[in-house]
Amino acid sequence: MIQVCDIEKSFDGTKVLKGVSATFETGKTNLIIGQSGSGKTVLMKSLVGLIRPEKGQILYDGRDLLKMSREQIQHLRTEIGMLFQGSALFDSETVLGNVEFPLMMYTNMSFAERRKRARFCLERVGLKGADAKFPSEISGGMQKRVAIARAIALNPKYLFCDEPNSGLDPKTSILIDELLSDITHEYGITTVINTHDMNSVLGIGENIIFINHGHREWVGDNTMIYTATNQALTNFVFATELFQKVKDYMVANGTPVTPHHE
Ligand SMILES: Nc1ncnc2c1ncn2[C@@H]1O[C@H](COP(=O)(O)OP(=O)(O)OP(=O)(O)O)[C@@H](O)[C@H]1O
Repeated sequence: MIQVCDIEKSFDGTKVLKGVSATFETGKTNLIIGQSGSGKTVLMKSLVGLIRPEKGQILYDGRDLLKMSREQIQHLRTEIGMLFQGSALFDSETVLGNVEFPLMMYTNMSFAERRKRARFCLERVGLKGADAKFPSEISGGMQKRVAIARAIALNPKYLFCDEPNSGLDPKTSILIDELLSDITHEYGITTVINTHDMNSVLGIGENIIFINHGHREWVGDNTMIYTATNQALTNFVFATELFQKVKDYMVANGTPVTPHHE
């Protein structure tokens, strides 16, 4: 579990995160959503230590990131997997080489052990047999799978995904969402996903954190969202006619109404 307590971050005197508190739960897909410029990326970067907030706490299972020594941060990094926008694979390395990379960097595994683990991860993401291919030889969806295999190679406790569906077609996006959701549950990972994709929000949003103008304005899951009364949230999520229709249908057909805080 990652707990963020009252964090604040400013740039050039402008407060971008204005006292954000949130809990990212273990074994769940935790989604950060919000309009462009609302502060999602700054929050995500704060979580992984790329940005240092001026105030607040970021607790990794009780360990305060902002009070960690260099060594402690280095250790924490071995517990974190990251999935960047655009996959960020090494073009000159094979698929297998890409997945082996973190194992080479952060473990003392032998060559044979690395191979075995990398092959296991590739098989887990449905890419058995693609070992020798280069990133340029495979589709965007497959590249994303390789990036997921690489992100889980070290068996992370925490997985951060920045816009995992960007550039993918809707069907492939759903498959990637399902894969992320499955590995989150299977390995009990605290997964944090920064997304604009409303299909993802409604499909895999187990713990949705809505950021609006630097405030955390709503928390809930994808069943609660249909009956949420926060106007900024509903304007954002159900902005299109299609999603408004989905909402109307779900409300008319009795979605579960569970307690939530706004
Ligand atoms: N390094 C920086 N220096 C100055 N301002 C920044 C910096 N990083 C972010 N900001 C500002 O902070 C605000 C929030 O940016 P952020 O990137 O978190 O938005 P976002 O919600 O992720 O948007 P998007 O969905 O478009 O990626 C924006 O006004 C942005 O200009």
